[in-house]
Amino acid sequence: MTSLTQFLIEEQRRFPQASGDFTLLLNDVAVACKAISRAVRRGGLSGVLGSQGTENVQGEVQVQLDVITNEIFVNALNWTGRYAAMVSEENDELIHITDGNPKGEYLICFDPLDGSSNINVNLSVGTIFSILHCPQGVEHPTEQDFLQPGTSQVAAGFCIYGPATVLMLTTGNGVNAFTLDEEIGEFILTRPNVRIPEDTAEFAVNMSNRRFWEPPMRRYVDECVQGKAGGREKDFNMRWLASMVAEVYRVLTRGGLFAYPMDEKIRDKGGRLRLMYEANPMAFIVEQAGGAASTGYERIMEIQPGSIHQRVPVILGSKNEVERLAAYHRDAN
Ligand SMILES: O=P(O)(O)OC[C@H]1O[C@](O)(COP(=O)(O)O)[C@@H](O)[C@@H]1O
Ligand SMILES: [Mg+2]
Ligand SMILES: [Mg+2]
Repeated sequence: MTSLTQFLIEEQRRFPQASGDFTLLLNDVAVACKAISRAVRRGGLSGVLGSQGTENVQGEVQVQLDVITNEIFVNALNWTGRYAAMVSEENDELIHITDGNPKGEYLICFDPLDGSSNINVNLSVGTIFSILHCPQGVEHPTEQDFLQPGTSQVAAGFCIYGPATVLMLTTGNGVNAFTLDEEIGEFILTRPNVRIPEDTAEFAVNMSNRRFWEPPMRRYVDECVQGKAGGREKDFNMRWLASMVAEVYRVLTRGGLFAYPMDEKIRDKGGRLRLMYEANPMAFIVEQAGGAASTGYERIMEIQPGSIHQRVPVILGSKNEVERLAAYHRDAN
């Protein structure tokens, strides 16, 4: 049996000059995920399932747990000297470490509760995070310091609160999954070296947006739906949970293609999903597991961010299907 703590210490040993701060930072993130898991699991018992009656910076209605889980994440990390600043899907501005607390050398981007529209219907939700280096010599990080492409991520992960709570983590050396053993309060390595099959016969997309999609996306999905009767040599199955963490977890388990593509009604926003809190961390994990992640036009991790709340189209999963769809985008131009 290998616990997350043991795993992280073993990883740290590969870098003899490491200070240990990175290990401790990931440990704090794991503690935040355990606390969020507990808050989510209490469901209606804590009377916090309703809407908050407010909107976040993205203009989306916040549910009470969006706000509560955001606070849990911030508080779990704030005491440490291991991060310099954070940005959250739920906060307009940067979150700085409280004055007087020591400052660390990492920047953190996070979505405290992904798929939160599912909370009231008791389906899987999760927390997504991405860790970057704070540029050297920067005392007071600004938004500009966060605007690094996904290829600069030091680590990324997500924790899914489903039938089991599972933490999926990459530090750029493959992907490993840890299941929370609630009896002993530890994440235990349950899926070492997660790999995504290169081929798949399953896709996930919100079909109600079909009429707003660009032609390459319509072509791809129409062919899947036609199955053997069309140009593809197989029948496809479809899933849509409206919870990216659950969707990506499925892709990391049995393959598949997940897409929230560009569509006409969200074009002025740039897309649906957020680059820094959703697209980049998931792209890093998926690539590290042998899959691919693209906007249709470019590799997600190579996008130079223009702002912390930037949105982008996302197509990720089994490599051969993502490449096929990217080729359709090239053909269309
Ligand atoms: O409701 P739609 O349009 O299908 O969108 C679903 C998508 O929105 C998200 O819920 C966005 O994340 P948040 O819940 O953090 O805002 C994704 O998890 C999911 O893929
Ligand atoms: Mg989200
Ligand atoms: Mg969210």
